[in-house]
Amino acid sequence: MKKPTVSALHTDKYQITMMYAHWKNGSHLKRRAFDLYFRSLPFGNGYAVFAGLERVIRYLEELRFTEEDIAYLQSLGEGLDPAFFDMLRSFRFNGDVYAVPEGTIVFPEEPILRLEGPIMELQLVETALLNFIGYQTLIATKAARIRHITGKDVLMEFGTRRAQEVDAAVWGARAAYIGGFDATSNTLAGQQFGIPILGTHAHSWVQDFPSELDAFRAYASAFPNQTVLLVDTYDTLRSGLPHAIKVGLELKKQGKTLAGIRLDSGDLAYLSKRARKMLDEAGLTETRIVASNDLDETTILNLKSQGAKIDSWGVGTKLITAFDQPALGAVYKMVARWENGHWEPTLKISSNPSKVTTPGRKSVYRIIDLKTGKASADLITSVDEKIDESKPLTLFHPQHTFRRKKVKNFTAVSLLRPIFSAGKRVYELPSLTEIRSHHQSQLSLFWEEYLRILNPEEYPVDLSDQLWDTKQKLLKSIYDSIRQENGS
Ligand SMILES: Nc1ncnc2c1ncn2[C@@H]1O[C@H](COP(=O)(O)OP(=O)(O)OP(=O)(O)O)[C@@H](O)[C@H]1O
Ligand SMILES: O=P(O)(O)OC[C@H]1O[C@H](OP(=O)(O)OP(=O)(O)O)[C@H](O)[C@@H]1O
Ligand SMILES: O=C(O)c1cccnc1
Repeated sequence: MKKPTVSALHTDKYQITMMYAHWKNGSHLKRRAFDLYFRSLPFGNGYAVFAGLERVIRYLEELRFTEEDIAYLQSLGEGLDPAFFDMLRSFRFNGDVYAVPEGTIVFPEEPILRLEGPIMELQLVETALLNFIGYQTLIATKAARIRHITGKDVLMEFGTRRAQEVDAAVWGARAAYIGGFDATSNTLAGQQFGIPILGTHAHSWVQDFPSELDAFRAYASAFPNQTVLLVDTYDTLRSGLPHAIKVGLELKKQGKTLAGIRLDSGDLAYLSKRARKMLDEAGLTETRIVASNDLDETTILNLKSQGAKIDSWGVGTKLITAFDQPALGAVYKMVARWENGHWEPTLKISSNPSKVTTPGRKSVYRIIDLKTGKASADLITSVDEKIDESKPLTLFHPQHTFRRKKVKNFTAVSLLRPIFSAGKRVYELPSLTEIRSHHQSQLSLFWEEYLRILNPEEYPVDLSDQLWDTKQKLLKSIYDSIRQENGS
């Protein structure tokens, strides 16, 4: 048996404990529905970019317990019934999955995945799904913020050395590419996903030669058509740039172009302006300026406002570690139980009203104004509801219900697509290029006030009347029965 890329044991112990208890109880095959969503937007951004689905699909397709996994669980000596382990030997994912495609712009509270299937299976996968989607969505969103302020500049993901281990580096590079980066320095990500790989050279290259000029000449002779020289090893303006220009002119004599120089320390605005002037005065107008050094969207925006002459940005640590918000806080909540031949909505109450879950199996629609082509709101409905596009639609804020707006002349685009049906994949995986362009076309659906990186407007995500009523009725019936039990 082929070993799954991600082990079935990549889960929290309590999932396996619940699987066992359900199995003992005879309830492990009962059909349930769960929603996966997040409660608030990362980085103060106005939207998130969904990523992680490909990893989820591969995981669910390969999911099984190997003999080693079973031996490990048995070795815990918890006295579990041996027949449970026999059942695990034939364990497969048999559920239905609906998800938004990767690259889609998504908002808090809306289900980005809905799973339906035997409770035992849906419990097991919770942890891994949150793990994949939380991280990749964060990185894609951070990348989109950086892309938003860099226009057509070249963006290179440089974070592998600072990432939280291998998977984060590789899947993070992919997420950054979905969010709008052009390339990664990670060769494995290039091989695995076909992401363009780019890079320059390190300070050690320069240090390894008797002089900086020797180092630059040797590098240029190895890569005459793609030489980018790192100019800050000793002194950017007095040594690095003059040497790079000398080598650039030597390349020019051979009919070649010095592709670029890289600045990696000091005042990047000042140094890039000086570098541009020196390069231009030497006639090296086509030589691009690359910058790196602890960059993020804020630094880059500042550098741009100072008139920095930077064409290409290498961004590492702050992107790949989601430095300013290291967790998305996605959640996975049970929303319905199949009982007596029908789906019964269920919810979880919290003392924090915004954490009360919305019951039932749901669809998510993006309401697009046909006149402007822009998104007006997202509407969450019950799966059995139909939206009548020929009639005006009244939308209201689910918490501040007095906030209402009427939309006419719209189309309602369903966001969730069928991914698995009874454990079989029914979704054709798009190529990474298709995912990236899907993300770009998603951006064009939104007004700039939702896309700006500082204090964006809150995009409306509303509940249908039917769903809102179901939630209120269920809340009331739960409170009524608690009161009855307590005799109050
Ligand atoms: N003109 C500028 N305006 C705002 N921030 C800048 C400007 N120039 C550089 N920065 C940023 O300031 C920080 C400088 O960090 P730091 O002082 O640690 O680096 P350094 O001393 O220049 O280089 P090294 O990496 O060698 O330590 C980096 O995040 C860099 O991107
Ligand atoms: O700054 P980041 O956004 O993380 O980008 C990656 C950094 O990695 C390299 O630094 P290196 O490992 O040589 O260390 P340094 O910090 O001393 O430059 C490179 O020169 C960048 O500065
Ligand atoms: O290619 C580069 O310049 C590079 C790659 C990774 C990290 N820092 C720089």
